[in-house]
Amino acid sequence: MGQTLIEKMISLKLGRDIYKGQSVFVPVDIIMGTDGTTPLALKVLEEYNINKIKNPEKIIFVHDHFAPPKDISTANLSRMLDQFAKKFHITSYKEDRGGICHVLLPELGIMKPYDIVVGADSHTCTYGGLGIFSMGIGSTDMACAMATSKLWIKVPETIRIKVSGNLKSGVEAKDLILSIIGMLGTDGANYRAIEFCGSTIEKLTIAERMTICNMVIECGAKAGIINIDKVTEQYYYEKGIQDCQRIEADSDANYLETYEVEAEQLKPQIGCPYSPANVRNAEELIGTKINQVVIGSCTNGRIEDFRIAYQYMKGKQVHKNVKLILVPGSHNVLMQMEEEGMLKDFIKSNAIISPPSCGPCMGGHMGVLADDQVGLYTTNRNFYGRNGSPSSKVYLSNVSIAALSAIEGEIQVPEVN
Ligand SMILES: CC(C)[C@H](C(=O)O)[C@@H](O)C(=O)O
Ligand code: SF4
Repeated sequence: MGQTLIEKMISLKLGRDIYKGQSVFVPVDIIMGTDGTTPLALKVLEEYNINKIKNPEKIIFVHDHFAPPKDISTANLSRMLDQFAKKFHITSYKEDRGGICHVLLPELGIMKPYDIVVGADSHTCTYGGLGIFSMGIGSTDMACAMATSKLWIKVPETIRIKVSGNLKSGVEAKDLILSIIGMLGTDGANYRAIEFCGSTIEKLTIAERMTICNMVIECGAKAGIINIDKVTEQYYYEKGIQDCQRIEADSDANYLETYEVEAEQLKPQIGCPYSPANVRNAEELIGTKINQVVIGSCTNGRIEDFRIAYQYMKGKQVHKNVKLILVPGSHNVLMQMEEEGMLKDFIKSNAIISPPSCGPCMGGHMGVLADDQVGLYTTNRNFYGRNGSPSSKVYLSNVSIAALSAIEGEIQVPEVN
C-alpha cells in the first residue's frame, strides 16, 4: 500500500511499514523544552521519582518565553531549568546567545534529515520546513521522552496541499498559510499531518517553508511536512550534513483529503481578532488604526523577515501614534541585522529593538497591550486576551504589511503585482 511522507519517515525510523492510525513507540532524536513548559515536565519527573535521564545529549533547553525573566517567579523558573541542566549535563541556551527555540534550533544545525523531533511547544511543527517530522508535545510527554528517549504516537492521517504557480510580489509565505488556515478552520486538520507540495512550495526558501509549517498547528495539525529537495539539501550542506537521502510520498498514498491552491490567485491576508482562521483579504482592513506593530516571533522573526521590513523602513520614521517593536528571533539574527547595517537605521526610524525573545507574541512581556489597544503583529496567534488586555485586539499579517503600516499609522497594504 502506498505511503505518505510522514508514514515513510516513521517506517524508515522503525524499519517496518507503518500506516496512519497505528500506535507506535518511536525513538526520538531531539527533545526540546523551553522555560514556558519544561518546569512542568521537571515536576512530572519529580512526582514519579525519576532520577535518570536517558540521553541528555538529545535534550535541549531554550530560555525564550520569558527571557530575560520578567519577574521573580519567571526568574526562579529559569533558575530551576539551569540547575536541572547542570545536574544532568543538558545543553541550555539562554537569551544571551540563544533566541526563540524554533528560530534557534534550525540555526544550530543539530537536526538531521528524517530525525524525529519533539518539543514541549506547539510550534515545534516548524521543522517540517526542513523535511523533519517534528511535533509539539505536552509537558508530561516531554518528561516521558526525557526518561526513555522514546515516545508513543498515533501515526497521523495526512492532508495533501498542492500549491502551484508563482506568488505575486508583495504576497508572502505568511499569506499562503493564513489563507490555508482560513480555508480549513481552526480544527480542520486536528491531529493530522499536512503535506505541502507543488511548484510554489519548491521555489520557497527554507525560511518561508518554516513560516508555513510553523502555523499548521493553527488549524489543529500535529505536523506540517515539505519534502527534502535541493533547497533543503543546500541548507543541510551549509550545516555540514551531506547525507540527504531523498524520499517521496508514493503516488498511491492514502490521503484523507487533497487540496489544490493556485498561488497567482492569492492576495495578502490578515488574520482578524480573535483567531488566525478569521482571515480576510488585507485590502478590506485598509485604514484600521493601530497602536502597536510587532515584527518577530517563530513565524516571522528570521533575518529574511527583517530584510523585508528594512525595504520599507529605511530612511522612514515610525508613525508618531505607533509603537514598533522589532524582536530578532535569535542572537544570530540580531548580530546579522547589525552586520548588514540595518540595526542603526531601524533605531533611527524610532523602532524599539527587543532582545531575542518570544516577548509580546504571547503577551508575556516587553510590549503588552493596554485596554482597547490595537496591534498588528507578524506572529501566529491572536486569541482573545493573549497579547494583553482582554479588550485589546491583534491583527496578524505578513512582514511587508506590518512594516508599511508602522510608518503609516494604520493598516496599509503594499502594492501587489
Ligand atoms: C508556552 C507554550 C505552551 C505555548 C505553545 O505551546 O505554543 C507558546 O509558545 C505559544 O505560542 O502559545
Ligand atoms: S514566538 Fe510566540 S508562538 Fe513562537 S514559541 Fe514563542 S510564544 Fe510561542
